[in-house]
Amino acid sequence: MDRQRLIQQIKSKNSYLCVGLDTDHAKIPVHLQSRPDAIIAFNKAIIDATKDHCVSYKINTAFYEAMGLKGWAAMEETVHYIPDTHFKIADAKRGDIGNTSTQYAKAFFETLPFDAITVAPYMGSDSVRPFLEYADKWTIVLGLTSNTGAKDFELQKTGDEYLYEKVLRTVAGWGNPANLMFVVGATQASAFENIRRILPEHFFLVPGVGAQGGSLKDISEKAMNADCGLLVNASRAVIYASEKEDFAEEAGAIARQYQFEMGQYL
Ligand SMILES: O=C(O)c1cc(=O)[nH]c(=O)n1[C@@H]1O[C@H](COP(=O)(O)O)[C@@H](O)[C@H]1O
Repeated sequence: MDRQRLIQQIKSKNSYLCVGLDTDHAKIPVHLQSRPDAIIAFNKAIIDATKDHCVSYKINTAFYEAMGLKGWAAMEETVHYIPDTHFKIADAKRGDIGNTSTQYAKAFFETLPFDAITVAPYMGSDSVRPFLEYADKWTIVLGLTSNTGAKDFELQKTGDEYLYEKVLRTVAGWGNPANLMFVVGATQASAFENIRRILPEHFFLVPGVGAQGGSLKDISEKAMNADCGLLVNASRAVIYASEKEDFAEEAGAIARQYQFEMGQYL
């Protein structure tokens, strides 16, 4: 999906919500757990209930890889089930020497139909470039993450700037605002304005609202640009809104609430 189409989806839906499919067998409703197709049945119900309120889905591959072959199969079925109107993110946090990154890019962009993949920048330009070579696909590089460990490296000074600032400025030169996004954690409110100043045009993938306590209001008021420039992810707050038979209905209701609030900021 190209940038214009993504922006158009956001405008037509009045939403920049990305629903995170961090599907954990132990957390899905008990009545589904014994089914052999438990994960895919859960995901399909969540997608059906939330698709009118969001523009994107993020599949966190860890939750599927943890289940072995059947988890990978469920991931594959899930990504094919997501409507083409929605921006599909593989949250895989890959990045390795060039020829290995080329295989990761092939896995998620050719073998699987994802629009975007999350990538760690630590190994440098040759580890990121293979992802950027795909037309109409996106590389989402970790910028300032939502976790407390962000202070161990990202928030350390290197010269007169923070390491995350160096990452944003340097990586921005490897691609452009039509094929590169950055992860900015919703819990990092004090840095939003600075990050938007450094990168006025890029989209940010913003995880950390809901379960991690980040504020949708803060990120929206401080980091939105003329094209919106934000995809705000919520995983647990949406998909585990209820642990009963009404789980999909409740997930839809939470997604609708996010969409309503987002409509006020757009
Ligand atoms: O890359 C990510 O998506 C990510 C980066 C980050 O800094 N923090 C973060 O929470 N995430 C992911 O975003 C999702 C957040 O999930 P919830 O806290 O349940 O909404 C998880 O899939 C995390 O792996």
